[in-house]
Amino acid sequence: MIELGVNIDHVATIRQARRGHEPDPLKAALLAEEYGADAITVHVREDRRHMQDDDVRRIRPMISTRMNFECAVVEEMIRLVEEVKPQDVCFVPERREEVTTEGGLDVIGGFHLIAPAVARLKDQGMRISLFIDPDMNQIEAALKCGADAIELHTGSYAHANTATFEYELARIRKAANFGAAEGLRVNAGHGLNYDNVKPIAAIETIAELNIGHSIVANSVFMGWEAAIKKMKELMVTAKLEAIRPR
Ligand SMILES: CC(=O)[C@@H](O)[C@H](O)COP(=O)(O)O
Ligand SMILES: NCC(=O)COP(=O)(O)O
Repeated sequence: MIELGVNIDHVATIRQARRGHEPDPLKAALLAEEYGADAITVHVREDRRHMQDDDVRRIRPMISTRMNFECAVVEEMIRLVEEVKPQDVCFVPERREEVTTEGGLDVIGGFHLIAPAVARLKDQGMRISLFIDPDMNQIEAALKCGADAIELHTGSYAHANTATFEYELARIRKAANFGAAEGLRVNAGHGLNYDNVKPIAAIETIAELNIGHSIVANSVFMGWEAAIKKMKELMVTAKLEAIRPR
């Protein structure tokens, strides 16, 4: 079918607005699992603007699905990953000044750093994904790095207008099909919401979507349970419609 990784970063963003204790990302993670999340995605940024080291330390032993730990390819983060031991790790690019993750990882340019980091964590039993743009050359580099999975950055698709929508969707479909044919697990995410998720979820070779900001934003008005269930239902419906024999 298709899996939903609920990204809880922005639960922590609200908590960090007052540097207090609520809302607690651990509570968000446990409830997200109850409401249909297949994984809990967390991004510990180098500037610690939302998730904190102690959040991931507390969440990892308590959840019953799996933790998808997003981080930059830097020694400090790799050590935290080694301590926390998430099931999945997704290496992402990071710029301190960015509002959010602007593009995919340059696996070709950063090969000398990324390949050893992938091997180091794979040796410890973790499944390693690389967050990349839907670009064939980057997928080939991800394969050479030994990655188990790729996560296709859907930001350009999410920001597409009526003139560019089909082009951006086709790029993701082509990249997903290529990655899957080469034996990679293909995930996708960034900027997905109730209006744009179905065409991505309908791509048969995509195994998992990681979605955060829109779910957290909608939960303000409809509640955490309804916000997660609505996203999961849209994804599953889209996948079933895509695989139903015609
Ligand atoms: C890598 C990625 O796309 C997500 O982690 C997303 O960036 C959420 O975190 P930020 O909103 O801090 O970028
Ligand atoms: N990797 C993408 C992710 O985890 C969530 O991105 P967003 O839904 O918060 O834009």
